[in-house]
Amino acid sequence: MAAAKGLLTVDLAPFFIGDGDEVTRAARASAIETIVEACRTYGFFRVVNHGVPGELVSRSLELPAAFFALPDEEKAKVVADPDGATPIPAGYFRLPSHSPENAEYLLIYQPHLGHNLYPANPHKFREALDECHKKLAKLGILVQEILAEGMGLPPGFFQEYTDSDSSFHFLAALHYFPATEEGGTVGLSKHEDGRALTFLLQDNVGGLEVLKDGEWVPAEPIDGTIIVNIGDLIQVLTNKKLKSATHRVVRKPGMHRHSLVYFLSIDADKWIEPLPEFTDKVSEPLSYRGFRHKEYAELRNRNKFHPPATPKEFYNINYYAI
Ligand SMILES: O=C(O)CCC(=O)C(=O)O
Ligand SMILES: [Fe+2]
Repeated sequence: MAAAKGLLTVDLAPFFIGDGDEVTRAARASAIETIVEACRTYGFFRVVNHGVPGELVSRSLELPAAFFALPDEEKAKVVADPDGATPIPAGYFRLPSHSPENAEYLLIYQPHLGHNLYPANPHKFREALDECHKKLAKLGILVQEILAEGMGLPPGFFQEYTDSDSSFHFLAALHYFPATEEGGTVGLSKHEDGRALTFLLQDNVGGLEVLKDGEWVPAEPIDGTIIVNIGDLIQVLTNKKLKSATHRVVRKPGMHRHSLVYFLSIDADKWIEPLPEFTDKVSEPLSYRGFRHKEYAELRNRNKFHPPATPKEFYNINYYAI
């Protein structure tokens, strides 16, 4: 474990060793403690030895970058029907020109659900991204187990919420255009992630920043690491014990940036409210009223797909705050 530019780095190697001896168990306990502490304070941390091979990470960033460099008519071939079966359409999307954010992305849901549109070019795009999905899903399970143990919840607790085909976990391959004088530097405006957990792979350009005690802390690229953060749904379940931190992406002049983000979500029909373990059982007041996950997901979609949203129309988790 080491502090690098604000975000803690946690070594997950001890979790990949079979039963493990006393030393391994102690290393696991220490990693769990560090992760929970990072989630209580920052809401963000990094992991190394996470089980996603470095060469797969490289391919999974390079292939989308090659796709985004294709002419618009090629990219248009993977634009999905907006009324499809998923909460956000799979496939390619370019943010509208009046949006302050200057990025394009391609969404990929869990491969077995059959929702995806894959570009035929570059070759082997699908193979790499589907493999990445699987590896990140495994890492997702591990992080859920770490958080359950660290928060005093039973094993498998979070998977009761997340392990369903109606959770719509997805990968977003993102391309941010270089900053320009007229277009400014906003890549993604400040926001909190609306799902359960987020896992981020990025190229070496940088630009992701996390708000901590009123200051923007850079979450810079470090080879071999994956950045993990808590989303709103875990913040609500834990009654704000774990933090869904505000973050943003700042674009740099002359630099195209690529990232790959895995959003681990929760079954659309699940009822989300602070758990008794963090409220009644410890005599703490509820920070949020309960809601159905799909209702919140729909509110969040309005922010994205019906811009321009005035600040008043912008929905985030405070909508349910008590
Ligand atoms: O591209 C990044 O570094 C972060 C993306 C992000 O915050 C998001 O998609 O919610
Ligand atoms: Fe985000």
